[in-house]
Amino acid sequence: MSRTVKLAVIPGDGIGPEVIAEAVKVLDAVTADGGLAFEKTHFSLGADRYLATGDVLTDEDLEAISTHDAILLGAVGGTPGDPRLAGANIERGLLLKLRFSLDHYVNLRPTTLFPGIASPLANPGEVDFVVVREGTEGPYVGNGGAIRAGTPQEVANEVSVNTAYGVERVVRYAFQQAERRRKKLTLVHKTNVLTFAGSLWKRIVDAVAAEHHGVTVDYLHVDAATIFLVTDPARFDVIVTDNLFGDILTDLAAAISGGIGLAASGNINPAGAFPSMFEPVHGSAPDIAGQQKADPTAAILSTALLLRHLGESELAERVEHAVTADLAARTGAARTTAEIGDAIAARVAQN
Ligand SMILES: NC(=O)c1ccc[n+]([C@@H]2O[C@H](COP(=O)([O-])OP(=O)(O)OC[C@H]3O[C@@H](n4cnc5c(N)ncnc54)[C@H](O)[C@@H]3O)[C@@H](O)[C@H]2O)c1
Ligand SMILES: CC(C)[C@H](C(=O)O)[C@@H](O)C(=O)O
Ligand SMILES: [Mg+2]
Repeated sequence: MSRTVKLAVIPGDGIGPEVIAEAVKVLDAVTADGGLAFEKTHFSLGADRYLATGDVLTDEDLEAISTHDAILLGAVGGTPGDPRLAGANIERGLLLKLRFSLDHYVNLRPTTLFPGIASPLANPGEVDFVVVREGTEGPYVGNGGAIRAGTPQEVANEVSVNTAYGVERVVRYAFQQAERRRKKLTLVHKTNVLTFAGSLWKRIVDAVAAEHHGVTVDYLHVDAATIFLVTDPARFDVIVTDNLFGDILTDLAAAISGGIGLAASGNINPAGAFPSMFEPVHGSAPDIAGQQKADPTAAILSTALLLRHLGESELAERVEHAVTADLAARTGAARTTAEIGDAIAARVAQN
């Protein structure tokens, strides 16, 4: 009996449609035998839609997306500073609205240095860790405002919200990941300065650690964590951290492990109350959009995370093996986005 999964596809802006075309190509290849079928609905959302209609994400859009089993997203956001988008805030009104409305409290961002991939680090060692970034709280909640805006006396606030409920659930998820991996968890925060939020995170990690005696727990201030990500990334297994620190650390993690074009992510609602969303860590890359220069590997690896989330581990592994083989065979010769997608899809069809 074949299983049908309803997939909402949001290609988005810039290189989003280019990399999503390749991700869908690979999904089609890995499901070609018919055991699993994706019923796809395309949603045209992002800067172009806003410029054409003035809408970013309507209640109807959100409702329609919510009826799907999972979401695949490319990237959203126009060229930073484009005056035509000044009133839109696509990132907040679209991407964050999806993450918040669909309660994607786990932002899962694995980092692996694949065989054959050059790291800018001289001696990277084994790079294989996962960042569990909190996805619905922190400074991202929009709890802020400005007074005397536009005057020399302007005061702007952006309050970081951390709830015991929100921190505990993501910390529990991170410990579960550590149990399945090398049993090491590092909390990254800034407890020496952000004392209220930091204390809450630390106390919750300590309390949950008491239920996981097999997991070694470590703590790093976020500034020191950036040092160790560059000097000794092998020390990391699972990093759990807040929304903003996780955003910054995962671009750095991508940079040390072969580049942002390889970094995949999942915005996960673990209990499945809402559809989870899978996307590359990178953005819409306006500087290379429309030129077939983008590496679609991050989007393709995001489909592996999607398949694993759906319980289709065997299919996820086939995608990962095809990507691993493609990366190992890279010669340095330039390939278009579609050529990379074709090569990986062909390998998937053979494995
Ligand atoms: N998830 C998302 O939708 C998401 C994530 C990050 C940024 N953004 C948005 O994207 C826009 C551009 O942001 P940015 O320039 O800060 O970050 P970016 O990730 O889009 O680009 C940073 C650099 O990485 C390169 N790059 C990105 N993806 C690549 C790929 N697949 N292959 C090769 N090179 C790649 C770009 O060319 C650029 O030089 C902004 O509007 C931003 O808000 C969206
Ligand atoms: C575009 C932006 C809202 C987003 C974030 O900060 O989460 C992006 O940088 C990411 O890493 O997914
Ligand atoms: Mg980011």
